[in-house]
Amino acid sequence: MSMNNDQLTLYGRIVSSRMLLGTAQYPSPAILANAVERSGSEIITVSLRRELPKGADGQSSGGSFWDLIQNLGVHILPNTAGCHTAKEAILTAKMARDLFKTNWIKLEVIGHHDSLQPDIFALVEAARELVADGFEVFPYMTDDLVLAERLLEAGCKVLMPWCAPIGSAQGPVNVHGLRAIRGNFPEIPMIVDAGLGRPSHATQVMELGFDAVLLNTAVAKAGDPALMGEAFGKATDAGRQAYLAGMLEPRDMAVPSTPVIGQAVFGEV
Ligand SMILES: CC(=O)[C@@H](O)[C@H](O)COP(=O)(O)O
Repeated sequence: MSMNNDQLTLYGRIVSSRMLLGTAQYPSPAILANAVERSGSEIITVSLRRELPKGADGQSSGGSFWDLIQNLGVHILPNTAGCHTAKEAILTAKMARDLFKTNWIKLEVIGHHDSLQPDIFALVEAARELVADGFEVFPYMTDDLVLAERLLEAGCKVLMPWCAPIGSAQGPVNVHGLRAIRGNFPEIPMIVDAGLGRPSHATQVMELGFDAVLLNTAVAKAGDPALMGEAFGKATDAGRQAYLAGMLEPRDMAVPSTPVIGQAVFGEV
């Protein structure tokens, strides 16, 4: 599904798929595994405070979850979902590093109860400390230009602006903001994280020139998560291809698509 000659480099790791998938809220571990496989995702994000999928017996699957994700053969991006302070996020990141044996961390520091909007001050503080400690930080952030600058100064080499609140499925609510952040930092790998509800939302943000998308709820809560994972994978690739192909800008006036000079030819000449 992915275009092999159009790879993405994130902290030195090269991937072909531009869709990163979350692992929470699936009806079962088997369905999660199918969704990951059919989406083509090569990176999944896992929370230490995750909500455990139910096993076949309807009970929490516990340790089998860890076996399952390791068997998927994908790269793991641990996250600090559920943390509300820099201190808590830093501690969680360190525990994740020990558990998953990776320096990667998706840094979430939630600041607002209703919108789950990140606490941008604590985010920068935590990012600075984690980078100094050797982490490669993927910060979940709002689409704010000054925040982007501060996170880059703190040592982040990848940015993850939201497109809407986590789990809201609203899709890009501030296209202007996304365009601005993309345009101001053209060399920085940027992954749109959270709030995607439909495959067309993934296409839309990839058409804006973002490097990848990260989503969870829209796949996990779909009627058929594996099928939806595949749909998002294709939609992400379609948006990327359109971006690379170069799209027409909308025009105010009609422009004929067939020639207006010469004569129509009917019958024999
Ligand atoms: C899984 C994750 O890391 C979160 O950032 C979030 O859950 C993704 O957002 P959606 O669930 O809205 O796709």
